[in-house]
Amino acid sequence: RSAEASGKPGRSSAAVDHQADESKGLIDTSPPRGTRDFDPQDMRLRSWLFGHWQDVSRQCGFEQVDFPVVENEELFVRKAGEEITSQLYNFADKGQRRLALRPELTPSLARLVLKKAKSLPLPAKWWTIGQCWRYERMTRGRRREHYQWNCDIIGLEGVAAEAELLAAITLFFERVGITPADVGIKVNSRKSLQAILTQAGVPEERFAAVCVIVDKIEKLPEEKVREELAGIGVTSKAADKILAAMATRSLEDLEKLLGPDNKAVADLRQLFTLAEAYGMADWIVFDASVVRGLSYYTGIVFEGFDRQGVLRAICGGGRYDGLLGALGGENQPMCGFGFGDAVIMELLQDRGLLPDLSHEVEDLVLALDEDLRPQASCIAQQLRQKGRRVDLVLEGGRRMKWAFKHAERISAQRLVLVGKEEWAQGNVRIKNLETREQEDMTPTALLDTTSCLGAV
Ligand SMILES: OCc1cccc(Br)n1
Repeated sequence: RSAEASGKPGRSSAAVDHQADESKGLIDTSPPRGTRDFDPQDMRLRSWLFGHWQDVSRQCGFEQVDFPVVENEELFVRKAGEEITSQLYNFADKGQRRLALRPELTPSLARLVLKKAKSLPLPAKWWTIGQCWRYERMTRGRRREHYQWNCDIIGLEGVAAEAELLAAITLFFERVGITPADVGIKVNSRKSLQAILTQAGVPEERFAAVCVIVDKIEKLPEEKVREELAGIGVTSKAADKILAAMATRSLEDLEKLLGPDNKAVADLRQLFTLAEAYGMADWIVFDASVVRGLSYYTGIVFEGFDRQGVLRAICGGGRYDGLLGALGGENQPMCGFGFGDAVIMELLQDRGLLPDLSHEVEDLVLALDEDLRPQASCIAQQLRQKGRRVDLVLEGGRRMKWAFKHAERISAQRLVLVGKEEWAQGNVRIKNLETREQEDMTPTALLDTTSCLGAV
């Protein structure tokens, strides 16, 4: 609105707009549709989850990396009919550049590998946590953002890499109290589909699109899946073979179907052998119907699932040896997984495994008299410099009764009271809220320094 419109001569439009905003009343305090706020309690839980992801990544020798949440749109444009690219959160910026909020982290990781090229010693093990976005019509009211933990191994051909990824995932589950009775990890290889398509004379370039279609076998009626396969030129005979392979119940059956020299069977056998060696065999189960929905997987694929069958996939990943080539670079063997923050928190909630995290402060420092604020501030800061987590009561006029209640609320261990009488005798009063003991202590005894004595 301009000044003229409001009839107020000569006022800047900004002032007028502000006035207009005031008349508009309270802004919408909800975050944008499909997004979340994290208040302190939510943030403590999120930090707890991310802390476990970080610890496991480090324990398994991965190095942390990060990328912009905004990428050039072209990084995610793929022609295989995936949901993740059809729901791209894309836009043109003020320079008319085509950008997108990343829907996943793997293409960014691939871009960084390409950027580093020969300067990256291989194999490399990278991990990251990042917020990922999709623009889904809110008809289903689903979220438009989530945080994902990713671990990736670059430059390793054999299934030792996939085994290491599974080891990181199972280590995480164990850390948070989830057992193989709660959760399993279905493992398969897309190389079995590749063999069938080759046998059936389906052109190689159809492979990715076939995988994206058959990934929907659990969600769509078989007829629909067959229709979509026919839609990309897969004969019904080839479709029969694909669906038969996906229905095999064991590695032995798969071997009967594909022959003893099939790479998928060999990879899976080796992966199960390594799983035994890692002590994680109880977590891993062969499932020929798992293909995952991302077009770029080329070999082993896997997904974590809740054995009660209530929740959506907990995590997922696999080998993607052709992604660098698809981005115009030189291929490297690559594999990795993504692990979202939403389903795992639902599972932990359902299993009663969410920790009770309160705001933890060790010392609460209170000036019982406003004249002693300098002394209280000095003591608080010195305690912090000694590594204590210290909250200093900033508002005046607080009394002991309030301080005890507040200390309870923030689970403080000690109440450090700076009062006139004690200070006059060179003391501060320490109340240990765990042992209920109380003692008067000189600042020197409390701090191993005399610096606060002169604080005036
Ligand atoms: O896993 C698919 C996906 C991608 C981005 C954001 C969200 Br919520 N979900």
